[in-house]
Amino acid sequence: MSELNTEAISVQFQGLRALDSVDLSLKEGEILGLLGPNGAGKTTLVNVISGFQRPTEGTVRVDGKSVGGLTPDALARCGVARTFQSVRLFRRLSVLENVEISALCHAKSRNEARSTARRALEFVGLGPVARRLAGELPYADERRVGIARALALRPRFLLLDEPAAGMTDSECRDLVEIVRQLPQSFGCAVLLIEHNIGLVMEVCNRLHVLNGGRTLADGPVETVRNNPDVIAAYLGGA
Ligand SMILES: Nc1ncnc2c1ncn2[C@@H]1O[C@H](COP(=O)(O)OP(=O)(O)OP(=O)(O)O)[C@@H](O)[C@H]1O
Repeated sequence: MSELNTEAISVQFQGLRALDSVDLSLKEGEILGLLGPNGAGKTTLVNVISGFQRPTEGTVRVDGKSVGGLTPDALARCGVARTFQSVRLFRRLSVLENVEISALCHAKSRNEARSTARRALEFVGLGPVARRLAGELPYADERRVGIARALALRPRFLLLDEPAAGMTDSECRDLVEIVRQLPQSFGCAVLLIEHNIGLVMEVCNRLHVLNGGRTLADGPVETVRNNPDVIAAYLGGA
């Protein structure tokens, strides 16, 4: 079974220990929620896993093999892709071209990249606007392009950093369906950072909670949501 692991990952930013010995696993077919209050270290952990931040200590493994020190594009070729809180599209290119650029990572031809990009766009519901300029898209659609762009890398492990940020309730409901179908439709495991607890509870199989850079809890959704430490640190009455 395909698996991504972090082993004792620590990140020190000058005087701040943003992550302190974090062990996390993401297994084939699952949707894992990565939760924690602001500043808990969630994005830093995703940055480490995706090669944007070198850990001070610890190792990231894909299928048991260390991928420490690999660049983001090398990691993408190993099957690790991510989205960003800020999407940053090429606004003067079409929606399709924005996704096609990612697809070129694996594709042997422009045609193959185009069909991978089309499939990713259809999946996130943006097939009908593929020819539009990316700069003309409404905000929620920009965020969906961000997901399509990551999917075009054909990941086995997809890291979603707050995909629902700034979306309306109805846009969030559409997103729930997209995220839920990812493992089956694209064969990728999903690590989901999301402050929208309703969305997290609906789609995740398991939760990993960080607080102050350390793991506070890890386990099935129902167990973690009833954990008194988690309730005190983060969930409140959710
Ligand atoms: N490049 C950096 N240099 C210095 N400190 C940083 C850097 N990146 C993050 N931090 C700090 O590390 C801590 C963890 O930040 P991180 O963004 O990982 O938290 P988070 O859980 O993703 O928070 P949020 O939910 O607000 O996005 C914070 O205190 C943050 O200010």
